[in-house]
Amino acid sequence: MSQGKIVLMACGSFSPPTYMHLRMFEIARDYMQSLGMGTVVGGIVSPVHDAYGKKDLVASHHRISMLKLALRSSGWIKISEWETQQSGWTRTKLSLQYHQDTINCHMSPLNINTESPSWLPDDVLNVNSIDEQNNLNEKLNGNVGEGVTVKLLCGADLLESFAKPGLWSDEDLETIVGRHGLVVVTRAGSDPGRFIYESDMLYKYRKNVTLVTNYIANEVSSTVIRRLLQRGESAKYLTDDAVLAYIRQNRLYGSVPCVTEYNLLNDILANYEKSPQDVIMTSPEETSFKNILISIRDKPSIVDETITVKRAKKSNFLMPNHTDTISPTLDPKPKMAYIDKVPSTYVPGKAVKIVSDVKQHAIKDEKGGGCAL
Ligand SMILES: Nc1ncnc2c1ncn2[C@@H]1O[C@H](COP(=O)(O)OP(=O)(O)OP(=O)(O)O)[C@@H](O)[C@H]1O
Ligand SMILES: NC(=O)c1ccc[n+]([C@@H]2O[C@H](COP(=O)(O)O)[C@@H](O)[C@H]2O)c1
Repeated sequence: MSQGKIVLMACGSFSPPTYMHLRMFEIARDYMQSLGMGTVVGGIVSPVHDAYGKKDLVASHHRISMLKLALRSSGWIKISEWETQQSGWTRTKLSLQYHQDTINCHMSPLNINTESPSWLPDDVLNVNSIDEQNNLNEKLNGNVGEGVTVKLLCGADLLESFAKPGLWSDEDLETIVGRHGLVVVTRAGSDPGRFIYESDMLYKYRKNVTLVTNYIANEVSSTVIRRLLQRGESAKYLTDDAVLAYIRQNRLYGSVPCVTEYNLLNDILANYEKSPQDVIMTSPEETSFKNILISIRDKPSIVDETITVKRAKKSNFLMPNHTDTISPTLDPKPKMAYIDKVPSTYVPGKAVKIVSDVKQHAIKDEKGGGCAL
């Protein structure tokens, strides 16, 4: 039976966000829609307030920045900063209620001209045009209302935390499950079906609990990423490269900056969410620049990237000024490099190799005869 229009909301720390936090949304939406369980009109990630005080919970502005990077390509999952902006920690029941009430308020024709919060999923406002046949039938039968239901999307470990003494109040759980509903994604080592069976309250509302089997199991967690970073090991392919670059740049979770030239470039790119044309670099030498061409290489024989930066005429400093000189221009990502010094023998326009480490940046010309700085 269709449950009408649904927004999936995930609460949690997201310190840092992982690919699995994002996959959870995709898996749940596919499952619900393919079984005609409702129309998922959006997703919301609601990071918890700093006062939650969990171990390794970095400041909410960092967690929000990382979520923005991780979700920059999503067309339907938004980040709500509401919980982090409250004076202290908010119970999940209240957060679900707030988001549901606000969405339904914005859908009312009376509020059509009021400004929408940034976390409001785009399709919420187009919701009538994307109504599915299932919903229309249910509506005609009087089974579903006009409004949107915000459901709690979680992994099975969060469901199992319901049984921890003193963590959740019975009344809150009854409202969360009875009025909103749960969408639970399986996680290794958990048996959510049994957990529901063994809880009288969950069993009573089992129609409101959707269990989604994750057949493409991925046991990455924030803990795993933090551990790898603390040990100076690679966490690549467990979360977005831009998230990892952000972590290194801000020295979060005891991470240390890596030493490859690609990491240097990624760190720089992670700073730029705007289009290249919008970004003006601050530079002590903004006047009298000459173009020079730099090839960023991973291995000596392969040219991976070609970028253009500008060189100050009167000094040995190389700094990108405007990024509108980026080459190739078809690539949407801004590409730039910062190099402390160039050799005085450097000929503008000639390809160079950048070698970098934490303390110094060196530049070599094509024949390998450049000078280390
Ligand atoms: N691999 C996973 N499979 C299914 N659900 C997951 C997975 N990782 C996280 N989740 C879910 O994502 C939500 C947010 O969780 P949270 O921020 O606590 O992530 P976490 O990776 O479990 O964190 P930590 O490792 O710090 O405890 C929770 O509902 C959690 O159950
Ligand atoms: N009583 C409650 O409402 C209650 C209790 C425990 C955790 N939570 C929420 O569950 C999420 C748990 O996140 P973690 O898995 O990162 O601890 C957080 O968003 C937290 O606010 C809510």
